[in-house]
Amino acid sequence: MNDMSRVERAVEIKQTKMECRDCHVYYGDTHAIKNVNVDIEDKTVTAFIGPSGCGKSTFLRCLNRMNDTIAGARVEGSFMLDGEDIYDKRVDPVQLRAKVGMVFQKPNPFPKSIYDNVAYGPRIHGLARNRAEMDEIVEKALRRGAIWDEVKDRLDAPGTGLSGGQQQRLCIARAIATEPEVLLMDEPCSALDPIATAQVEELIDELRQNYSVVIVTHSMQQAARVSQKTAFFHLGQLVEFGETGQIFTNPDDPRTESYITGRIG
Ligand SMILES: Nc1ncnc2c1ncn2[C@@H]1O[C@H](COP(=O)(O)OP(=O)(O)OP(=O)(O)O)[C@@H](O)[C@H]1O
Repeated sequence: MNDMSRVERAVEIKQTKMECRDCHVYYGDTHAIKNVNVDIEDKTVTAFIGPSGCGKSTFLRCLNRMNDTIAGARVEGSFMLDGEDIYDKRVDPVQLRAKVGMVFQKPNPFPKSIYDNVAYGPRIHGLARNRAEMDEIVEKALRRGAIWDEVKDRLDAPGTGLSGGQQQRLCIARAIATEPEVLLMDEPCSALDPIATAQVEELIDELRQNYSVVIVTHSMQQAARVSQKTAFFHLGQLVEFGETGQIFTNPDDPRTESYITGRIG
């Protein structure tokens, strides 16, 4: 192997960002996640796919402790972010959610100006010392959210006045304003039209350069388009996890094959 190919191979190896082991989730008597083990790589888009009710959203919510907010939900197992246990008693869930941000199915801008939507998190976490620094943070997040050009002349207008696709990109900008390391997206395009979906998918591909992105999607085409890794869930179990290309062309498990060929789900 020459030096160049050694360098190229080294570049291909991604670091593990989150390591999840022996994970179980219960809602009362419902055992929603059953012994899931998965590594989420840095600077990679990981898609969670599977039939309705298989546990995709439940498992996604484990990654930033959003299940803590659901009465009756119980999470077991080990969830490490850069080697640190996110369920440790000393971890403040609010701080954790700044590091592991989330974008929801329906765009949910706050009833505030476009500027204040993005400045909200940085203000809470004291990331700016003055207005000039906050302006910089807001502009950078809106640029990374691929919406700056559309809103730069109306930062004081309400975020709720934007189109659905713009609102979702604003919510992505809001999530990345606190400089998260991981971005969780729960069906982020399900309320968007095809054009807005294409814009958000393009944005997800760009975000991968800086963040680890985990996306729940019902659309296998979307998973194939945006992700490098795919996890197939079925009845609360992680049936198969691997390179997206392999999962869609040559899955190991017959249940994965049935799902991607449309026979279950
Ligand atoms: N808040 C809750 N209380 C009780 N049970 C719940 C709750 N949320 C989810 N469940 C149950 O947990 C299981 C997994 O649900 P989850 O929403 O994680 O699946 P999903 O794969 O994301 O589904 P969908 O694709 O339909 O959104 C289902 O049986 C569901 O009914």
